[in-house]
Amino acid sequence: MVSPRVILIGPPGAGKSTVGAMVADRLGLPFVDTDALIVQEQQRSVSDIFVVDGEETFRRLEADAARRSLDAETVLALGGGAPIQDAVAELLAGHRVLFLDVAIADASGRIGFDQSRPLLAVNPRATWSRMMTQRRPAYERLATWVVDTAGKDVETVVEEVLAHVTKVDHD
Ligand SMILES: Nc1ncnc2c1ncn2[C@@H]1O[C@H](COP(=O)(O)OP(=O)(O)O)[C@@H](O)[C@H]1O
Ligand SMILES: O=C(O)C1=C[C@@H](OP(=O)(O)O)[C@@H](O)[C@H](O)C1
Ligand SMILES: [Mg+2]
Repeated sequence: MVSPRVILIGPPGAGKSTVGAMVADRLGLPFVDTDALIVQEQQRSVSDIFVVDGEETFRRLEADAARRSLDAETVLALGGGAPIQDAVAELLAGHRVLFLDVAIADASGRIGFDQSRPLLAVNPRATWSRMMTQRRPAYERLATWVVDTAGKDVETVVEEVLAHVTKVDHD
């Protein structure tokens, strides 16, 4: 069965979109990011969907985007909340799922204060930390591998992900 070479999960600021694109490039595979897919198909931003239609609508679009992205050989990055939905979590069974871990000390510098992540628009650090406490058990349960990104630059994380993917390719 054809499936993504690796699926990246983790909280906002873990580096899923950035690292995923670079890993895909190095592997010569297409990169798919569920957020980017939604933005492209809906012709509006994630924030716009949250504000105008609400989170429930975004989650439905996200689950649908994830479902349609699982039967192609790509590198796939999910939005941070996607695997927290039971419907998406169930889809991940049997796939290579890599949890990019990060703590607030590193994440806060990465997520900044722009409005591109609607869930973090108010009190971003406190909100991120609360969300991560709730979500961590799901990320850990779903992951077949974890890469801790704390204190590592993007290139180092990319190399670690590539090393893992190459290893499991040969196992
Ligand atoms: N290991 C890292 N070190 C420093 N900055 C990073 C790292 N990983 C990602 N970033 C930066 O953090 C920001 C958020 O990364 P992004 O890939 O959008 O994360 P995610 O998709 O997990 O929310 C981007 O500006 C990115 O360049
Ligand atoms: O954690 C979340 O619930 C979300 C994370 C975002 O993606 P990133 O994790 O790529 O920032 C994006 O899907 C949306 O803003 C909701
Ligand atoms: Mg992202």
